[in-house]
Amino acid sequence: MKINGTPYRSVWVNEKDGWSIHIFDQTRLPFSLDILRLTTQQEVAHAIRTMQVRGAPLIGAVAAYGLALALRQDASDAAMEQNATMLAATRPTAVNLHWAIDRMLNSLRPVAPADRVAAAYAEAGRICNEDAAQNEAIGRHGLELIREIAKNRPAGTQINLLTHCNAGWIATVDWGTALAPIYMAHDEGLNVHVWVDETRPRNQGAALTAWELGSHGVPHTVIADNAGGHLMQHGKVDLVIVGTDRVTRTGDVANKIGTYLKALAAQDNKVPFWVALPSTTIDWSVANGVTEIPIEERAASEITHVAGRDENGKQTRVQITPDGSPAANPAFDVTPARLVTGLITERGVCPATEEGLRSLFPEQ
Ligand SMILES: CSC[C@H]1O[C@H](OP(=O)(O)O)[C@H](O)[C@@H]1O
Repeated sequence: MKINGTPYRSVWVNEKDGWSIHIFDQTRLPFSLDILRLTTQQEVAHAIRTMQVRGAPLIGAVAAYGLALALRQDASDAAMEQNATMLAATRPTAVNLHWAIDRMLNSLRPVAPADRVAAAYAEAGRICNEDAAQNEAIGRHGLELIREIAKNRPAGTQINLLTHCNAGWIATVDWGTALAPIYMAHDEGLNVHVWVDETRPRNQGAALTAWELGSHGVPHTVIADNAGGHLMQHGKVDLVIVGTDRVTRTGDVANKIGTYLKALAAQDNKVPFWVALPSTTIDWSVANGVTEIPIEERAASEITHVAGRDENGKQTRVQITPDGSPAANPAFDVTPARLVTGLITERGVCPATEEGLRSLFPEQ
């Protein structure tokens, strides 16, 4: 996507040296656009753990380059396996991370150590190109859902969408998943407006989705996470569309904490609840998301403190809870398939069922 007219992806090889990796420091957005240069697998792991880089498909792509950086230091079998394991362990819920590392290992194991660095950069580059293409296709398929709503309305009527967390281009290599259809609808002139869940505790919606949509000129309104049900109850939401970190073969959806509650409100108010994902987010080995998907527990400090910019324009963090109050911070929840209207993938849309997914991915 473009920032001030300049096209960007969310990860790229530094053109000056041909090997270090550039990402945006997402903990500095929306107030500062800082590009981080990563030169070691340790720096990549730190960036993923601290969420300087985040978003299921993107952490997979960045971890793939992290393995390429590791191979520059030591391309032996033992080091490659050890570094792959370390990178895969940086965050537990997004299956794309594990998929990307497995794909890199499967492509590199047969390669002679002396040739592994070049092969790793090539494979990581393919992962990035495929993600961008998949998300663009998700955009085209999701656009049809928005067009369908518009077709049944007087021309120009505002179409109100709600999204949770950030599943935009900055959460992927490019285009995004949940936001891709919205960008395409806006660009073709449909009158779309987005209710943006702030998405406590890290506020990916308030800080990242609002920044993305504002940068692209998409009308949006930031809301408290707890406001979504009220807006649906009052007919102000036509469609909920979110991203995901892992979808089971039966259609259960792991996504940012709070998604499940949004799905419950959507069902109660008969609002379509769609989930956008590339096939790299499907975990075919898992049937029951609630019992089998590992939910990341993050630091209590993400609950007790909030990041922002003070009145002097300085980025800071402030404490919002009493000293000594314990805090719990599950970072994801699982929405059962029965609450999901459908899945939007790069091969089209389908019901949130095993039959639906296998109709699109019969090779699995
Ligand atoms: C396109 S995947 C976006 C997905 O990832 C986010 O998690 P995090 O910000 O913790 O990396 C969130 O669950 C989004 O829906």
